[in-house]
Amino acid sequence: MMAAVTAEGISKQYEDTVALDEVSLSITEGTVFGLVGPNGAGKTTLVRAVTGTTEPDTGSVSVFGTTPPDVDDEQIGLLPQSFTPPKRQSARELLDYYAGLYEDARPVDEILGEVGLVEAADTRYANLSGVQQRRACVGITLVNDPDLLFLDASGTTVFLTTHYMAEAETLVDRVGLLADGRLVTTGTPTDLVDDYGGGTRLQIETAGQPPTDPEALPVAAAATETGVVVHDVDPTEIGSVLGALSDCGIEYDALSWTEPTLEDVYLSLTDAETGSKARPGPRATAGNSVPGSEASR
Ligand SMILES: Nc1ncnc2c1ncn2[C@@H]1O[C@H](COP(=O)(O)OP(=O)(O)OP(=O)(O)O)[C@@H](O)[C@H]1O
Repeated sequence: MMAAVTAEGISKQYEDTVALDEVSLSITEGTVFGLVGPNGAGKTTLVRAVTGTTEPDTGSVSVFGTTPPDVDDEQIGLLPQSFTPPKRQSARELLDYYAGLYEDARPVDEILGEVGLVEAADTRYANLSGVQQRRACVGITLVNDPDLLFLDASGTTVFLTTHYMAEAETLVDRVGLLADGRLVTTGTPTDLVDDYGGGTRLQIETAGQPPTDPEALPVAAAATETGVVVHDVDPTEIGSVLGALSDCGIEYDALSWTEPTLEDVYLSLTDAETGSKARPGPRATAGNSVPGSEASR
């Protein structure tokens, strides 16, 4: 399959700030690529470089084999983070307006159906719910039937930027982790979690004072502020771990068992490779946005 986007060694500096540091990536046509990194990691700068609204200092970008400023507008859809359409217009009027900007736009009714706004088509944007407003915005990006969409769609290559790790983990085929302008790694979320996520964690809050010398315990435990954490415990072994701790006089108040996530991957790779303590953004919460709406600007 052809690459929709190829970047080779792109760097961008603003005075003393290195926004992008030798970023190389390739996004296969028809896939969903998630770019994840905390605020200031360089996501917007990378999207701007790929969409041709900023020129990298070094390196090259190709979108469908063409240098970004020369890519046909009809091939790209972009939903900026800060985009707010006129609030007095209905979803249908908005789509009609944007469709009118293209010679070969898609039928508006078809798009209203795809984004689930058939019943609310004639409601003013201001009176739509938050989710419906984001759907209307996504609909606007679809009017020109783009081949590369900077957000979210099906049958199209999607470049989604987000600081929500959980969102990336569930939505994308491949993810790139960006920290301090460096693309730390790319891969499928599953492979990355397998390779770098570390094992499972059994987090135990002790009823009394946490043990002062966890290394002396009969299980491989590390101290936390409120107790101990034991890595690589199979769910079937939790009882025996608790039993061994109890034999040493350590009773638990609360416990949680978790599997590694993309967030663990991010922390382990950014700590290991850049020494950065950059933390990923908060996990996805129910808000007024569609999944993946932390869009590129
Ligand atoms: N026009 C500019 N002038 C100076 N510095 C800039 C400019 N644009 C970006 N930067 C800096 O470059 C770095 C990367 O910024 P960028 O906006 O690409 O990050 P981001 O990952 O998109 O962050 P956010 O999630 O907050 O949007 C930051 O340190 C930012 O302050």
